[in-house]
Amino acid sequence: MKFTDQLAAAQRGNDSLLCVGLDPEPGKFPAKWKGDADRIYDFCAAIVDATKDVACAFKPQIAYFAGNRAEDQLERLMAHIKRVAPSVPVILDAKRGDIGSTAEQYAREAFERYQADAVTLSPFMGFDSIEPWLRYSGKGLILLCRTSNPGGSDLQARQLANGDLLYEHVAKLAQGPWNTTGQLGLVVGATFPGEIARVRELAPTLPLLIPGVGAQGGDAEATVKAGFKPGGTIVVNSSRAVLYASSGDDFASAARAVAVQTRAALNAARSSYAAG
Ligand SMILES: O=C(O)c1cc(=O)[nH]c(=O)n1[C@@H]1O[C@H](COP(=O)(O)O)[C@@H](O)[C@H]1O
Repeated sequence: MKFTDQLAAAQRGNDSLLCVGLDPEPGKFPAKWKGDADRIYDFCAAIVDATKDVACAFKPQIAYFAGNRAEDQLERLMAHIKRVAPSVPVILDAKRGDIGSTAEQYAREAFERYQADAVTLSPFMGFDSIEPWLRYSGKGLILLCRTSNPGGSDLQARQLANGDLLYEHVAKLAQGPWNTTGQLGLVVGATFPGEIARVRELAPTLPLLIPGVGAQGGDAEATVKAGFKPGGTIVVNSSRAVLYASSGDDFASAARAVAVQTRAALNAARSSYAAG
């Protein structure tokens, strides 16, 4: 099934716009596992089990696994998600971008080794760095556009000779000439609702991955208002606020409670939008 169809089905099935980000930091694990990188799989699997009927996607961030020499645990986690939540797509957050021959290897890593349904990519190296990924038909390719961090403005808000800001240009390319196969989406930070609205205007049909609610302070309601449109969905990611809702043995039930609360806030904003 295509990523966009999987996502639409999961959003309907779990009545959710919430993506649960899997950014495991052993130093923040509950006391019984604290500091133990061998428990990354156990921790993330418990979060998946507790939120699999609340999330429309999961987003493991590859650095948290690679940095802890835990790629094998990421493979096991991907297999676990496919087993217990087969209808919830997985976005591998890898932010890759490189020349074609290297991009081919990165694409093998994401889609063959880890079996991801979608991946985050940097568009900075241009279309030929995206092309190898397009050969994996139906997989989602989500390009960084207007990122959530303050330094995102350093380059993304620069004005080009044609008057567009760089992130606006990326949005236009992704909606238009680069989207030869319909696989592209865009990353826009929840910390910049004005820019989310502008990206939605320029890219009316692309799925927007919107990180930055929760720990980075982005507002759920403003995010939905700016980004959600019928025919143009959003996937709103929260990682730390869900994962580390409690540092006790109740961490999984606490994560679930925050996920349920966040889903409700997003849904309330979506219904008020639909009501006009
Ligand atoms: O591509 C991303 O997911 C991403 C893009 C962006 O602009 N900002 C951003 O925070 N992210 C990722 O989204 C997650 C945010 O985590 P929390 O701030 O803990 O919710 C991290 O995994 C980041 O790497």
